[in-house]
Amino acid sequence: MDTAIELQAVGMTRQRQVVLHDVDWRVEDGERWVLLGPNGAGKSSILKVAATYDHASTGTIRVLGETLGRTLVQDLRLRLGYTASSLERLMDQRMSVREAVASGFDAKLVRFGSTHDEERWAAVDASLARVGLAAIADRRLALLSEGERRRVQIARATLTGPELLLLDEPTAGLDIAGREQLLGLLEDIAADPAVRAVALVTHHVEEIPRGFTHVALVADGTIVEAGPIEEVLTSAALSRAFDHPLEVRHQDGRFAARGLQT
Ligand SMILES: Nc1ncnc2c1ncn2[C@@H]1O[C@H](COP(=O)(O)OP(=O)(O)OP(=O)(O)O)[C@@H](O)[C@H]1O
Repeated sequence: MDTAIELQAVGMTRQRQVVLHDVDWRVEDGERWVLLGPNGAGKSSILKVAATYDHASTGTIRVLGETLGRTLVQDLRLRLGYTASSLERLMDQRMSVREAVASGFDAKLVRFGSTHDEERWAAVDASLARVGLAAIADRRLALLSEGERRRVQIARATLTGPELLLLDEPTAGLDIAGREQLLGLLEDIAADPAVRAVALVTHHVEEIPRGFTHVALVADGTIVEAGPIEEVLTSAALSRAFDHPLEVRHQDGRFAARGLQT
């Protein structure tokens, strides 16, 4: 089995603050990971360095067989799909939904260069239909609701059939129905054998889609526990990671957590 992501002793320091330290993480082909932990723990930073959109200060990062620092990131970005609010904010809000999704062809945040490639526009429309956005394909990004924005990002990230999908809080800001619809979409993605690996960041165990196999608990800038979801996602481990007494329940492939009285 090939390894999709490998982080060894990764550290990141920004403005003298330790954002990440001693991060070791290995994602094998076929695995679907959740990065779970409290606010400010370092989840987004871990995903961002794995997605090549930020640099580690120390350590080694291998993604899809390439060692970061020794490969052209733009080539690697074409092989992975990444969604994050930080990326979303950088997009030109005057772009239409179709244009924003098409920007995934060259993994850039501006309008896709070729405007006359019918086959590619057909792929954009298929991707939009998959996430239920066909009806608003010509609407400007600036006008979209939170739920629509999340869907645009998923459509963009999955446009070219990437080998690796890295999704940072894909269900953030959605209402319950919107969240459940998007989770259904993520369950389909998790079940797609063409996707070598998926990693998803969330604060909420309720937002773990069915079919996810592994969890990394992140706290204080590092991964404190990692492994198969059934083994690692226990009440005791979650309580340690969030520094609060929590109870986790598991039913029909989904999880729920609630605080315990102290
Ligand atoms: N460029 C930076 N400069 C200074 N501090 C940073 C920088 N990037 C991240 N941090 C800090 O590092 C910590 C980890 O941030 P990160 O966004 O990775 O956490 P997170 O677990 O994703 O948090 P949240 O769940 O709130 O989104 C935070 O305290 C954040 O303020």
